[in-house]
Amino acid sequence: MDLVNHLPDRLLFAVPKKGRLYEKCCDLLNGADIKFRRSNRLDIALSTNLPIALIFLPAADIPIFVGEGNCDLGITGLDQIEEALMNEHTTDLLDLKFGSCKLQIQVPADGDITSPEQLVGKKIVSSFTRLSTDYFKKLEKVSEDSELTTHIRYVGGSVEASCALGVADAIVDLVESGETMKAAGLKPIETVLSTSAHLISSKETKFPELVEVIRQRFEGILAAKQYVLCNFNAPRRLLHDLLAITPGRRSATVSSLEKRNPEDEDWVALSAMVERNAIGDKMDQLKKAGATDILVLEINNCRV
Ligand SMILES: Nc1ncnc2c1ncn2[C@@H]1O[C@H](COP(=O)(O)OP(=O)(O)OP(=O)(O)O)[C@@H](O)[C@H]1O
Ligand SMILES: O=P(O)(O)OC[C@H]1O[C@H](OP(=O)(O)OP(=O)(O)O)[C@H](O)[C@@H]1O
Ligand SMILES: [Mg+2]
Repeated sequence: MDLVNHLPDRLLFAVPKKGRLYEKCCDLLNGADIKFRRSNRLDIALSTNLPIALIFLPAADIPIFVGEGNCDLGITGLDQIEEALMNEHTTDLLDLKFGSCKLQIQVPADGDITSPEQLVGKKIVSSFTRLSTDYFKKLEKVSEDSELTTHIRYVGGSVEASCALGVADAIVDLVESGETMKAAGLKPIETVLSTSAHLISSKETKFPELVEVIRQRFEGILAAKQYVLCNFNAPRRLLHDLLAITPGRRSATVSSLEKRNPEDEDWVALSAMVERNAIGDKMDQLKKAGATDILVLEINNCRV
């Protein structure tokens, strides 16, 4: 069935069908209020509130479908986008900041190989044969023995077993916690790529406005996670110093506080978005500079 012709009025949004990115993608769709019901393992789900059809696909196939214009939008790892050689055919809309890991060259921890140069001419196993080939082609060019060819072989999963099986001298695979690598008796000697999940779009999409709405919704969810809202009161004369501590994302909101008595000093209330990981320091600095009634509030969602 040709989905582009069958669902002409719907934006086709490719989402990983399972695996490491699946749950986080569902959370993101949920947070962006893209409602859908996926019946028992069905690979297409129509959104019930937006003209979107979600297409559940293997993460590795998503850059190809989006790059060739069969889907309008997709979420997958940067590693898959680069491996599929599709970054020229897709627009990278947003780093979604989950699914973070590194594509690393790994060798037996107890062996004598300590640098990638020693692997030129040897056997490498990976699910990322294109990225591995590109990497070793560059090394071969500068290698002392320019006749040497590195042998790169594809396996679809459980790549770490290849060294123990004697199939490979090294592997190129993803590492997050490092547990799988350690359990297989391997150690990293080089990072080929640092990756995370990205939102990509087709350059030929018929729905550029809806693509932008979805991008903005996702961006809002990421900002809501990254920031908290900091509210506090202070005498107006301290405003300049306090704004230097919490300038806000664009600018802080400043409002006047009602005076109880006409002779009271002018007071203001400030409200500013502050990076979540800096909030402890910022509260200390505000307190020291004379702010009071400092409140920190969670942001559930936002458009920035
Ligand atoms: N351990 C990990 N930690 C974080 N992100 C990861 C990890 N492994 C993979 N990813 C990211 O998720 C993407 C999809 O990997 P995933 O393992 O879900 O797919 P797969 O290997 O094709 O499927 P499966 O492992 O279910 O057979 C990767 O391309 C990478 O961007
Ligand atoms: O550093 P860690 O936290 O241990 O994660 C790394 C592992 O995660 C992925 O495997 P996955 O579980 O997807 O299995 P697969 O090899 O079959 O794809 C990746 O291929 C590594 O094997
Ligand atoms: Mg995997």
